[in-house]
Order: sequence, then C-alpha cells, then structure tokens
Amino acid sequence: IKNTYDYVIVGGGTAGLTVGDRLSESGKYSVLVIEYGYLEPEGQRPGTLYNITSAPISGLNNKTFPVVVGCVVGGSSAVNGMVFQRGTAKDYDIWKELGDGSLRDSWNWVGMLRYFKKAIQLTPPKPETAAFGLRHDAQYWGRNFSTNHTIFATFGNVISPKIYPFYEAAKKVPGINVSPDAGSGQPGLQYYQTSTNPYTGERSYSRTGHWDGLNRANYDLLTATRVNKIIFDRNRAAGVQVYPRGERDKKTVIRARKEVILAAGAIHTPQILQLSGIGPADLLRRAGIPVKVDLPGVGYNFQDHTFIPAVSFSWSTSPPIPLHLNISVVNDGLGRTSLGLSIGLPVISPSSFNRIASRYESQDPAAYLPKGTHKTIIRGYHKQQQIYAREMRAKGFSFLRATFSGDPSFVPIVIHPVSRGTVLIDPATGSDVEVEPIVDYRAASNPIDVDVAVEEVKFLRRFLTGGELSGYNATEVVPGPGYESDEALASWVRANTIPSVYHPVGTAAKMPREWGGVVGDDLLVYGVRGLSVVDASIMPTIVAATTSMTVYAIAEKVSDDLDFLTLNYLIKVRAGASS
Ligand SMILES: Cc1cc2nc3c(=O)[nH]c(=O)nc-3n(C[C@H](O)[C@H](O)[C@H](O)COP(=O)(O)OP(=O)(O)OC[C@H]3O[C@@H](n4cnc5c(N)ncnc54)[C@H](O)[C@@H]3O)c2cc1C
Repeated sequence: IKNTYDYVIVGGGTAGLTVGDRLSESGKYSVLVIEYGYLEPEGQRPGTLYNITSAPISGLNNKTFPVVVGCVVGGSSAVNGMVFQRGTAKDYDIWKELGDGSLRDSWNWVGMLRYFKKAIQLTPPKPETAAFGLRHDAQYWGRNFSTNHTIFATFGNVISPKIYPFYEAAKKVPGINVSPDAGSGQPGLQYYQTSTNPYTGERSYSRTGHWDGLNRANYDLLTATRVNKIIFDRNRAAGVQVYPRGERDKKTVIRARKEVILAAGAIHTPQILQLSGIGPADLLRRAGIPVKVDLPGVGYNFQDHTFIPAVSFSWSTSPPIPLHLNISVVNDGLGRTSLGLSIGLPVISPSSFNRIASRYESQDPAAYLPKGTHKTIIRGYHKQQQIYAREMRAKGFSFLRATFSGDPSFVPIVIHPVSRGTVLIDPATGSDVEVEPIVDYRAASNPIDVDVAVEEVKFLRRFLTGGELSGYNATEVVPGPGYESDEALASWVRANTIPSVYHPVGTAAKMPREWGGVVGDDLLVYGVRGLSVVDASIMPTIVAATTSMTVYAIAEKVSDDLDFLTLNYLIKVRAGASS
C-alpha cells in the first residue's frame, strides 16, 4: 500500500469495487479501495453485517428495527438476497427531472440502459421455461462471455408450476401487462433473474466481478481499515485519514492526487461526510465538528422500500396446474426463477388513485418532513412531491411490487414511499466514526404511504377472491376478519409494516444544491473539489426494484464520466460547478 494514489475509493462494496476495477483497467491511474470489512477466505463467505438498530419509528408504533448493511469485501452485494431487478424507465427519467442537466443530460432511462448493459451479463432463459410464459428480449441486456470479470444476471430453469394460475389470473386484471422483459423498464408481470454465476451456480457480486483474479499492479485493496474522515488541502479533498480495524490510535493519511470517491453506502457515506465537516451546519456545530461546507441535504432524503411480511389466504380448492406444465425439468443448479408483479396506483386502486394523488399533491411539503428541515430540502421534496403526484395517476410508475410464491400468500412492498427519513451523526458522540449514525427510517411518517399500503391489501383481496381466481373460494387468513374498514386496515398496516427491504438510498442525493442536493449530475460533492459519491446514496428517489443492479449501473456510468472528465475542459467544468 502506497502513500498516494490517483483515486482513493472509500468502501469496497458494490459500487466501490466496480469503480475501482473500471478506473484501473486502462492502466492510466493508480487506484486504492479501502474497506472496513474483511476479505473472507475463498469459498467461506459468511456475510458480516454492521450492528445498527434504527431509531424508534413513530409511524410504526415506536418500534425499532435492525439496519442491515454488509461489512465485508463486496459490501451489501456479498450478503444480499440476489434478487436482481431494475426499475421502470420512469424511475430513471425522474432522475433527469431532479438533476441539474450539466452532464450530457445522461441521467435518464436511455442513459442508464447503456450502463445496465455494460454492467450486467445475461444468462438467457432455457427453452423449457417458455412453457411458463417467460418473456425475454435480448435488446435490454449485454452479453460478453469473453470474461469472467463481470456481474451475471441468470435465469434458472426451475419455476414452480404453482405460480402459473396466478400468472394467468393477473394477466386478466385490467391494466396489467406481461412485460416484454424484466429489464425492459416496463412494469407488469415479469420473471426476473438472480445474480448467479452461470458457470459455478454461486453468487455473482462485486468481489467476484471486480476484484478476484484481477491482480493489477495499479489496483490495491486495503481491508479491515476504517476511513475516519476526509482530509482537505484548502478546498480540495486531498486524501483520507484511516486506521486499522480495532486500532484507532494508529491513524495515518493516504493521499489522492485526483479524487476521493465515497462508496461507503447510503448509511456510512453521509456519516463520513458529516464527520469531515460537510453537512447541516447546525448539526456539525452541536457535534463540535468544524464546518467545511454547510450542506443541509447530507443525511436527509433517506428512503427505503417498506413491506408487510404477509397478506395470506387459504384455498378451499387449489387452482389446478395446467397439463402443459407437467414437464420434467432437470434442475440446472442456477436457482429458481421467480415471477414478480410491478404495478401503478391506477391499477392497484382504480377507485382511489385520483383521491390519493390529489391529497398528496395538496400537502404542505414540509408537513411530514422532520421538524426544522432546511428550506432547500423542502424545495427539493416539493419537486419530488409534484412528480410523484403526477405519477400516481400514471400506469408506468410502480407503487406495488410483489412476488408470486405459488401459495396464496403475498409480501406487498410499498415500492415508492413518500416518507423521508434521516441518517445523522449523534451530536452527543461528536466525531467518533465507531459510533453508528442515528438511522431514522421515519417510515409511514407521511400518511399517504399508509393509504397506499391499505389499497395494496385491498387489491390483493380483490385479486384472490374475485376475477379469475374466484372459483377457488379463498379465505383470508391475514389480516383476516375484523379489518374491513380503511381505518382498521391502516392501524393493521402500521402495526405490521417493516421499514426496510435493506435498500437504503438517497442520503447524498444527486439534485441541485438549491433543492437540498449533495452532489451534481457529475456526482461531485457541492462546495469542495476532488470529492465524489458513487453509491446508493446518490439516488434522488428510490427505484421500483431491488437496488443492487442500479448501483452497478451508476458505478459503471460514473467511471465512464470520470475518465471523460479528465479531459481538460471538463476539469474546468467540474471545478466551476463545485466551487
Ligand atoms: C441483507 C440484504 C439483502 C438485500 N437484498 C437485495 C437483493 O436481493 N437484491 C438487490 O438487488 N439488492 C439487495 N440489497 C441491496 C443492495 O445489496 C444494496 O443496495 C447495494 O449493494 C448497495 O451498494 P453500495 O455500493 O451503495 O453499498 P455497499 O455495497 O453496502 O458498500 C459499502 C461498503 O463500504 C464499507 N464502509 C462503510 N463505511 C466505511 C468506512 N468508514 N471505512 C471503510 N469502509 C467502509 C462497508 O463495509 C461496505 O463494504 C440487499 C441488501 C442487504 C444488506
């Protein structure tokens, strides 16, 4: 490990190793990735996690919940559920509306699709899966099997025939289409992949795709090392202060010639920024941290998907499995391919979507944000509110995601919550990086999220007991009798919602500074030079999907942009934009 590198990347997780690989592959730059977790021995990868408990959530009856993030080389991609999805096209088009347009206007679906293709290599479905109605279109995917150094999205050929009756029934619900491909950006019914290596059947993640076996002299990984804070030369990020895990009195500095890149994830990136004096000035002063940049949005705009663990029924007669699915499938060892549903609010609730959209639209944008929220953040949230209210009336923007297990039981996910939380250091513990930040999901702080969840439960009731499935006389088990009125369902939702699907995003949002943003379209942190953020924190709004595939695409995009930006004139643009 040297004293100085061109790029120093903080966090060897999903984004960090992807960016590290890309920036080092040409040989032009030296790159160091610093990771607090260990490099687990090959073949033995017990997922190690941080030990964090959330703040009590008043919208969920004051309960606390574990905050689950990976602490290991590979970060959360090493411990995640391997469900590999991307959001709808609108998710990314909205990022353009919420951006500053400075960087080739590329933060939209078309711009991101290019990087989804670069980031992910598809293992196409086997012919036998066609019997299940699996649709797939290669135009949404990259395929380059010349290298093992990639991330794989793989279809396994095992599909439960029990899900087919749900597929047939859902197709007939007005407004539900079969997506042409799970990666097409169109909501609807879709079979989706897992992040599985098609050759080994093992997890494909940032370590296997972007570290193992690369052995480049210009690409180093320092493990079991904590970044304490960023070091500045006047207004430029010049390096980081680090210490070996468990030995905090052995602090040293590693310098960055070009840039310090934060990839510590949506929980720790805002923590490191705040500990380095970049954040809400009043918070930093209370913590005794000298203010480098008063950037109120750091740690605000926090989002995660929420879910209800079960809405379940029992059949009086199970739907029959069609004869054409009585095929014998030899398990290809590549996992199970699942069927998911992604639908907009007009489909979830044809009778209430307009009322919910109007109620949301007419809210005072500050009403459900934390007390004392800075006016720039309120302005940015107001913009998000206008966009979401518009999209609540559209079919292409999903508000519900669920997976069909084959049994009449569902885990409905509120996929576009409108509540916003915070990740802030505790002023009482000042500048101690070992003390985890206060993670306040604030789930269901905005009652609109409860309204949407109630409509989701009602949708599932209608789907199971009416329409195509009505002949099987389903009886509701959970929530069960006694939850007829919206009020009763709302209190049931508050008692049963889990605030996180482990998809934290948004805490260093890519939005204009006057809207409470932390980074611009170039992902540079406002107010300083030579410092960027490349992880899940930059998403201004959460996507209607599991999040890792989007993080890989962001990381690929920023690596391209960074390389491009080393051209002189763009260096000037970056310097100008961030001063
Ligand atoms: C249990 C779980 C299940 C999930 N399931 C799915 C799923 O099925 N599908 C899906 O697509 N997504 C899933 N996700 C979410 C997805 O994995 C994340 O959104 C994504 O991996 C985040 O990438 P990131 O680069 O932002 O952060 P991470 O991958 O978390 O990387 C951050 C890294 O920074 C390191 N770090 C933090 N602070 C410091 C410091 N001070 N010094 C040095 N290093 C530091 C961390 O140890 C970590 O390795 C899941 C996540 C979890 C935790």
